[in-house]
Amino acid sequence: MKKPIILVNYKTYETSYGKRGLELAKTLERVSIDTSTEIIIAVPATMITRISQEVSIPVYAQHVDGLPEGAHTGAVLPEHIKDAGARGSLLNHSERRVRLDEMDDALKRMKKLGLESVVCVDRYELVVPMGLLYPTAILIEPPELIGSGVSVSKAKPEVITNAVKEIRKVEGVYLIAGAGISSGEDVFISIKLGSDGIGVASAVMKAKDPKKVVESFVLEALKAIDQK
Ligand SMILES: O=C[C@H](O)COP(=O)(O)O
Repeated sequence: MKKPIILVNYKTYETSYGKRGLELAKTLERVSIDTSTEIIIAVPATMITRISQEVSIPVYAQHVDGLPEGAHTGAVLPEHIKDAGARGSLLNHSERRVRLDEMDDALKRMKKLGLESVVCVDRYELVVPMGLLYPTAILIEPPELIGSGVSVSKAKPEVITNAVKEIRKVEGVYLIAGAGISSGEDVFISIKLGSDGIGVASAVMKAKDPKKVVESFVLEALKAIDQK
């Protein structure tokens, strides 16, 4: 992972799959190349292979199960996403919670497979406990702001500042902030407050011009990093 971290979670929006999902990935790859910044995309499991074969930016799954290989119908295992071409996965997103034991099992297998991991938490008090499982990054998102267009940066900046204080207790784990991020200013504030990057979904997945949106995010992120 390279700073600033711009993580776009496709979720299951109508632009998350098929030709539109692939075209969006190519657009985000273009922005990544033009601005020399890394943009990570978390895509539906069925799109991992199709997209990872077409773009050079990191493609993540949105979830993995920490279950063993065997009789677990419908599970998505770390081995599956690795084989599909994923670089990593989100874990424990507020829309897809994971039991702590399964998260620990998943993370251990992901590390063995060389997969990156972004563990989601909904409060700063969990940054250290989850950080001590040593994922690649922690993504903090107040669930009540997700999809609202009201950003954590503006509505709850203390969530970011408290999480930044906490992540400093866990060496080598990045902190990403998300929920309601919808403008370059939201990105600038988040990174100025100390996050290593942002997580975003609706502002990009529902945008008429996602290229313009993400370009503004990247430019503000780079400006914030320069001013740190
Ligand atoms: O993973 C992304 C978060 O759930 C934020 O979603 P949002 O940007 O639509 O608020």
